[in-house]
Amino acid sequence: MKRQVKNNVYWIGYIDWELKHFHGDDYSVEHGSSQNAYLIQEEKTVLIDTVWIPHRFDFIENLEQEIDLHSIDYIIANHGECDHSGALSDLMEKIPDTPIYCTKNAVKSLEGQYGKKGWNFHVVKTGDTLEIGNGKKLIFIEMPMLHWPDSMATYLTEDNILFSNDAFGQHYAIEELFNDKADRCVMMKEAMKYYANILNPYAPMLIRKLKEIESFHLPIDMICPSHGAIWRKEPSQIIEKYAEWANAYQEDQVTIVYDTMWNGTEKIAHKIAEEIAHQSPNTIVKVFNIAKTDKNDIMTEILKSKAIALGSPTVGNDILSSVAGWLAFLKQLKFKGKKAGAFGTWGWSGESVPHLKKYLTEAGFHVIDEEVKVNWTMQEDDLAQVPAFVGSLLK
Ligand SMILES: Cc1cc2nc3c(=O)[nH]c(=O)nc-3n(C[C@H](O)[C@H](O)[C@H](O)COP(=O)(O)O)c2cc1C
Repeated sequence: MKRQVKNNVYWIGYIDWELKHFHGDDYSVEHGSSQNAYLIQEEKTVLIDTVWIPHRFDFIENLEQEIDLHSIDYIIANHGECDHSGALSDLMEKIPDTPIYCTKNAVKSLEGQYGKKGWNFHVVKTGDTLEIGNGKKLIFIEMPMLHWPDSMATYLTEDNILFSNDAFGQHYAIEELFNDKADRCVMMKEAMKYYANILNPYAPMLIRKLKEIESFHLPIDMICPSHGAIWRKEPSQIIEKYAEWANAYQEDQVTIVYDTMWNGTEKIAHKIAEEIAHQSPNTIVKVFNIAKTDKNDIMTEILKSKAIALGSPTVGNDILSSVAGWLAFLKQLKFKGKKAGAFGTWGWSGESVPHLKKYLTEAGFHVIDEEVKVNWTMQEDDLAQVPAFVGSLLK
């Protein structure tokens, strides 16, 4: 069933309470999610986005209960990814001539996924408009790399709604739809997790885009993202948060991340945590074993951190593969302005700490010279390395 968002704008998506993983298994979902599509019924009828492929038949059935599909004048595809375009193929079989408004790159991503089916694409650029009657129009805003080259947002005049697609979204199931009805803690945690894990690599583009949108002087009364809660109350709050997060965000937090085989590296991790609490009692310290903690949740903590300490034992003249995999993800996320230090154990050759330093430097961290390097397991003598290591991390 469609649900009113504002005046003649309706939500017509899918709320997925059971979703546990997204992007395959690459993004963990703790509080469900939704795929938000929107229907605008002015003199013209407009459909903005659809839903993920598994829900396409439910979506089309719902839509048919609300409107005659042939009454859809325009389809807006803000983003080609299959969680928003998943119902397009089946929908277009029923209404093959309906114009689809999207970016040039979305034509490529849609045809790349669904094949060249001769859909009636209308390519739009930033500033292009589409009259929809009753004195209202849509204004298109390209959002390249937020988070695909094909992404765009659509603004509805008079109602002053920004349909932002993935930007400002959260994987968060909320039956009541709106942010003023949400569990604020969960919603903001999920918004930050989405930003840290999906959008942070594109922070410079995001900062430029936020400034550009500001320069348009469009009043924004509501932001309707494609996942999670609609920002009805004070929508500027999430724009302000994005501006903060994208500007090398940090809190007074140090995050310690490690993996271990026989607990030697774990002992070092906890000694470092104790020393941080001793040297800087107000600093928040969090300790995570990579093998036991969700990687997306750790990355949200990394976004909040001013410094990180990363530990691994030496294995096969290198680091544990779990730590190597985690580092590959860390590098992708392109965090800025954060310090890092390396620690670890060794038996006979001891490469883990120098290798960790090299990998952390490649991931864009300011790596401190000090280290905590322990042969086999921590002895009384080894403790002497910890204060200087922590002092340098906190400096
Ligand atoms: C499979 C395996 C491979 C290892 N390879 C190396 C190595 O190449 N060089 C080295 O110095 N130590 C090596 N070690 C020794 C570990 O670094 C050492 O046992 C260390 O104390 C383990 O730390 P942990 O207690 O944090 O797991 C290896 C140990 C294991 C079990």
